Amino acid sequence: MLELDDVTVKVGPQVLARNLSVALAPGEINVVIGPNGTGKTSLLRTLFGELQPAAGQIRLNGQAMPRHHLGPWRKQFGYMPQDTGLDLDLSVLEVVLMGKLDHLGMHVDDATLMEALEALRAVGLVALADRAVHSLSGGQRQMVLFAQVLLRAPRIMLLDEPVSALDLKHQVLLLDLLHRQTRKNGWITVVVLHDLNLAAQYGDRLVVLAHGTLQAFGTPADVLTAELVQRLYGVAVDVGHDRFGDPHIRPIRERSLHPVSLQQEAA
Ligand SMILES: Nc1ncnc2c1ncn2[C@@H]1O[C@H](COP(=O)(O)OP(=O)(O)OP(=O)(O)O)[C@@H](O)[C@H]1O
Repeated sequence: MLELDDVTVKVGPQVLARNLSVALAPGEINVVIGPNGTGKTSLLRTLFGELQPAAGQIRLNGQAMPRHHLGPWRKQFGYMPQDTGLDLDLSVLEVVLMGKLDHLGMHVDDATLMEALEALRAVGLVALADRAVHSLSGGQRQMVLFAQVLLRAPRIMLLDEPVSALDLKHQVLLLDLLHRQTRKNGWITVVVLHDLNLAAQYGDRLVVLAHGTLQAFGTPADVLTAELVQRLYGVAVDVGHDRFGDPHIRPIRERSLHPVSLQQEAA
């Protein structure tokens, strides 16, 4: 279990997270949702040890996160941050291999090379292995970074908006793969998504944040009510259910009278 126990995170006077307490189980996908600027990235950075809790504790299987010498703690994580430009003068394969940087010496052994190519095959990019990464599209770069964290074979997977640049096919490919590997390897997976319908489909649990505080934690069916979405985002929605019983969110859009008045003017 990855546990946050009354965790508060501050940078200077700014409180990024306040009194967070949740326990995240292996083999499950936890989707973090909430409005912009509400502390989702800060939560991931805190779990990775990039931000230190000002109060409270983080524990993995009962072991507290150390305050210093975070190398061994971080080795257990695969972290795919938001918006890494990848303007690097490296090949796609080299970027994927960076996932194993802390294990590699001057020489890359054949087994690691095969694993890296397998990760690229899994995301459908093996044909681009030798291409310069800066020459890829935004979506392709996102898939390369996903292949990089797959290669790390972590115990805990942190992904910050991993599908923000992906088309529908690649969103499903990445999230299906994440789901399969989370189940198979018993990963504790924490993923930030803005799309509430993807969150409902792929989340075993939702971690709902607003203003750095936990608003709800539970299954999509329990958490995703019209009332919560309205309160969180200030948007009225209809909540239905898809064929598998997962909640389906549909915003009630503004119905403009504009085209009618244009017709009237034209008449
Ligand atoms: N290093 C920092 N120093 C000061 N304030 C910060 C720092 N990092 C984040 N913040 C502030 O903390 C708040 C939460 O930021 P965070 O990036 O965690 O939000 P988010 O929920 O991931 O947002 P988004 O959905 O827009 O990506 C924001 O108001 C942000 O400006």
